[in-house]
Amino acid sequence: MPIAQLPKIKHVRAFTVRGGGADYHDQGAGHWIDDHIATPMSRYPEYRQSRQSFGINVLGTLVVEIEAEDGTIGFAVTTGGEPAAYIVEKHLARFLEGRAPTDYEKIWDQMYFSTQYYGRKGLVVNAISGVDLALWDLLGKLRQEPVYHLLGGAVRDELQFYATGARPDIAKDLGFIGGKMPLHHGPAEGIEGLKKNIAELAEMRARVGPDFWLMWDCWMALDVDYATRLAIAAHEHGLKWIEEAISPDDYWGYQQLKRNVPKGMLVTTGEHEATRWGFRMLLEMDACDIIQPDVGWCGGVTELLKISALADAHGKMVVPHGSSVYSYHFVVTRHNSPFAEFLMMHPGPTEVVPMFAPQLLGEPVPENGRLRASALDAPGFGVELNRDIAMHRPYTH
Ligand SMILES: C[C@H](O)[C@H](O)[C@@H](O)[C@@H](O)C(=O)O
Ligand SMILES: [Mg+2]
Repeated sequence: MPIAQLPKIKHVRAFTVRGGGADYHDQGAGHWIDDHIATPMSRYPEYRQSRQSFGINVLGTLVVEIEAEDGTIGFAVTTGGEPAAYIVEKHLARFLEGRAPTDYEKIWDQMYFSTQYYGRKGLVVNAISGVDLALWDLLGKLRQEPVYHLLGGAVRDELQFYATGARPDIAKDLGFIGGKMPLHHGPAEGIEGLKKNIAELAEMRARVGPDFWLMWDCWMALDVDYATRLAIAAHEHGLKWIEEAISPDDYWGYQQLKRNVPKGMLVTTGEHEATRWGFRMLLEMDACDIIQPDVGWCGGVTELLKISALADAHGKMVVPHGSSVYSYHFVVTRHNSPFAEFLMMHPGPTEVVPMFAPQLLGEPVPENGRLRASALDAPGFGVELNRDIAMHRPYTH
């Protein structure tokens, strides 16, 4: 029987979009996600109250479109904005146009190694991730199959979620299995800040009862000493994990922290880590219990498959950071990803709203903290680009 030939890739385009969506920190005033959250910049009082004050939303969203010769379009949404759009149009597009969409391994390899002299992590790997996700979306649309089928199929019937937001008590009522709160005070706010952090945790524990998971997202804000003191003080309030406590470059610090935290408390990190080589450091150094790659930042699905296999061999869980459908299609196919994150993008956050609004149409959201695998049953990642929003194509090739 002759092998089916898919149409080749005709064109790659990159757009920017402002407001919300993939750049979930680009929210209006009063949103919980920008309310005095501890960051590495909190040591400067003028940048302490708001992350937008130091430029967390400066890049904005990147939309990548890949069009096949038959007119089918795959797309993906991630962060990186205009500089990432430049990299996609002026550098990465050449490794796709005229190629078969099934050649994602070779395409990834060429994108990564051609940019290695100025890339390796951060913005460049964001751009590579956006292209890779758009390619998987295209492949699914051409084959008329959801991406999770292409990744090996579901290993369970439904996804279950914990919620990230400032109101785990409301997340509990909404059916989530746990709540991850932002840490509000960093080391520069001294012992008073540390006491306020513990008081917030204690109050939340009183509201949610003894069994609901409570976690802290520390967004790289701490040092090993502060994180250790915080973890020890938090233990009596049943903190399940301490996330991204210190700089993602400080693998040695994570290794130490994992040894220092009370028995039973988990150390998690990785949302700002990238590629199999970055995660190899965390895994081989036994620097954490759960890795949390963001599929839109770590290299895309093609790379996440490798990261995940490595984690599996080390007996570690992979619970990807945010990323909505781009994570869900992956998580449902892996035994070592037993649950998923849902980032609460409602300002309160008191309601479940789509994470990537307004860019995505048809984005499934958890109901009662769960999502049936069958909710992902549509070609590609199962979402459409909202063509009513203003998209800007700053560069062409
Ligand atoms: C709430 C956190 O500070 C981040 O904004 C969040 O996006 C991220 O770190 C997460 O784990 O969801
Ligand atoms: Mg986090």
